[in-house]
Amino acid sequence: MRKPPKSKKARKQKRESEVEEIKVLNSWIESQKPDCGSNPMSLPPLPTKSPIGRLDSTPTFSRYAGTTSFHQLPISKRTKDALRRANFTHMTDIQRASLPHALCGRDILGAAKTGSGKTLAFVIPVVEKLHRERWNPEDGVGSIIISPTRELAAQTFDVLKWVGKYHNFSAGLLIGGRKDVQVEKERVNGLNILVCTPGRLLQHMDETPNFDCSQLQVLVLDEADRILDVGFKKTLNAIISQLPKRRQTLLFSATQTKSVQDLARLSLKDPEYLSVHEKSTRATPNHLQQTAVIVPLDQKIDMLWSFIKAHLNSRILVFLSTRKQVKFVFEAFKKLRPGIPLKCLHGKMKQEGRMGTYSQFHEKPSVLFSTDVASRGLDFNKAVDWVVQVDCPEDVASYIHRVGRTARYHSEGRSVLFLMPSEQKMLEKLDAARIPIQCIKANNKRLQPVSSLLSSLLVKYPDTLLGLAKRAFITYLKSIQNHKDKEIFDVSKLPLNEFSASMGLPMTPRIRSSNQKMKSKTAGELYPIGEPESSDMENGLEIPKEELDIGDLNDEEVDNDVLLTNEGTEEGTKIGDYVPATRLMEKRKLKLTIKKPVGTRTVFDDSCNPISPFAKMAGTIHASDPILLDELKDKKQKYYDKVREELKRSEPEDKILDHQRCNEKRRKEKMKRSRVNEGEEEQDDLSDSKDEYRPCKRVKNEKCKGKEGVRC
Ligand SMILES: Nc1ncnc2c1ncn2[C@@H]1O[C@H](COP(=O)(O)OP(=O)(O)OP(=O)(O)O)[C@@H](O)[C@H]1O
Repeated sequence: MRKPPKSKKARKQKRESEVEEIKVLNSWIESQKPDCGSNPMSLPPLPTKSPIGRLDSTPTFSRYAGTTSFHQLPISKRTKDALRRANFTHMTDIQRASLPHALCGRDILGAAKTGSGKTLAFVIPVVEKLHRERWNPEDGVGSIIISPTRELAAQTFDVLKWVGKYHNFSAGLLIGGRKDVQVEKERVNGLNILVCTPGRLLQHMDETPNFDCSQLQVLVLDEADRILDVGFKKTLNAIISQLPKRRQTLLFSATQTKSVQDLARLSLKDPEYLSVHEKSTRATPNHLQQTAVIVPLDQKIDMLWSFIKAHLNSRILVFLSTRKQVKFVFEAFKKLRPGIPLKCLHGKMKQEGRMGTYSQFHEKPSVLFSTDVASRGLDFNKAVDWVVQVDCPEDVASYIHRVGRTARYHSEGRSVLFLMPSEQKMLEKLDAARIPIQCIKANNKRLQPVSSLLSSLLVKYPDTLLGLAKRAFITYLKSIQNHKDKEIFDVSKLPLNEFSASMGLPMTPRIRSSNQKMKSKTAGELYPIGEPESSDMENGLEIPKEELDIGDLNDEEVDNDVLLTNEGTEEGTKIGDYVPATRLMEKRKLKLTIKKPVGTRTVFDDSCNPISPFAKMAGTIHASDPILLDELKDKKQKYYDKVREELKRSEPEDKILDHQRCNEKRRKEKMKRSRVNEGEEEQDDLSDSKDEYRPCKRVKNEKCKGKEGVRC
């Protein structure tokens, strides 16, 4: 943040000029209000109707719609200086369309292609709003920017630091995976702008004493369609319920939601729907060259290897659908040494590792294997040359975001999509969504097979690579089975034996699924099926997958955006949970934990100690207050019913565990008894001895080594 000018007089002058500037800005905002009648700058009156307002009408523009440079915008000098310093002089389409509206305080649904500068389109209004309101660090949280992934939140925070360079606000990055949550709790109340992931924000709302968002001015949802989808539903609802209704809300994404229900949840007020590239002939960046290659499943690894070998001087981002696949391909290829640095990124990595990989990737030619955790928003300094999708994305939106990691802003980029013959319908969907993609056949002559090399690797590393390969195989099948679009993703059409052989596996893992579609012919290990695990816990909270990161739900789970939603699995579609039996038991045990419901606020006493819910009730209710006492009884009753329900559900497992525990206890007691008897016999034998210390009879005992006078 900027240092104050040295002289007192200069400081005073500066303050006065700023006050004047704010007055001008505020009067401009006033003049932009719809009820300002004959003012030529005013927008037409907004119809009062549904929560989504003028969603489908043509966007309206103020007089600033024609401006192209940031300098012409009615924004503070501090922001202009910061933008100039960061070399941002001219606005992109989405910035030109949305900034005049956003600066007026309107709610916005902004849609524009990937890499078109949506971040600045919401960061500038956030900073400007607080500047105009003369927000101070003591005023608390004024703006919240929510991003679906930690890396994206960190990237947005960097942009905020640039734009807010000369302002005096305090801002904080609140993301999961950081150990310093206690430090965060101490500081969060002094922050004006929060850039966060949904899970961490809710954690602070629930657990941080006196965390207060009641003065919130602007709420931003970056990648809004992702944050509004089922995976984050509970968390987002809990967050929204704790925010004031009177606020400005900005939603941005390359694939914007128009769902009325979604928007109603956010209580938007007559939002402007600004989709700047809706009429464009293509939905993806103009400088992006897109290709699809038809590759049978069992040739995908060979094809990927051959591709990497042919592009040793490029930065290649490779998408695979599950964490285990990412790990397997990364570990196996690393051992095969292709001649280019390899990295991997997935949700189960430690936070430092994730951030390190993310920031190192663009430094030199390298290959980054990733799950969909890297598919949205990440800029990689415009350095990605190729995006390779080894596994077909689950829908068109996912495709757009993945390929959008290259060809950002004005830079060029190329993408390749590997499609199995059974997935060719995807091409029609892409075509219908205005995505120009050229489909070519693979040139098998240039293919460099690696299956035999992989086989020998699996023999050489049976403890690591072999297990990983099996898991990769299984989680891939599971991901295919979980996809909703059964027209494209049909697990029964997959050549399982050939696929398993291509990974170097000695035999195809035998799989049993609930609909019995995935039976492989060769007998191998049998992976039993369990019910899908629906959620995982972090600090007692249900965290949406991307926040803990995708796949934190279940160790074996697919690291895929949509598959791991808490509520995303259709009822009746039983999904095989291919976990070995022993692990299944461990997971079942976890289910016994009684969850703290999402968004349950912890209450603190005067010294900031958490108070248990019953203690709180007992403290606030007087015996003379029969109605409240009834309420209390009701609440207690409900709580006990819930616990009973939970216990009932876990009864069979409990019985087995109990049985095992009893057996173990009995065995230990028996051993103890026999040892005591043995000791007594010895005591009897030795009771005649006159020495205080006696030579040990058990010469083999390590402690005494049979020495005289040493107690055994
Ligand atoms: N006005 C501008 N002038 C020059 N460069 C810009 C401008 N606005 C944004 N950029 C650059 O364009 C790149 C993409 O911007 P940004 O990450 O905001 O895109 P996006 O639309 O949010 O993409 P995605 O949909 O993938 O999240 C960034 O490197 C950013 O620095």
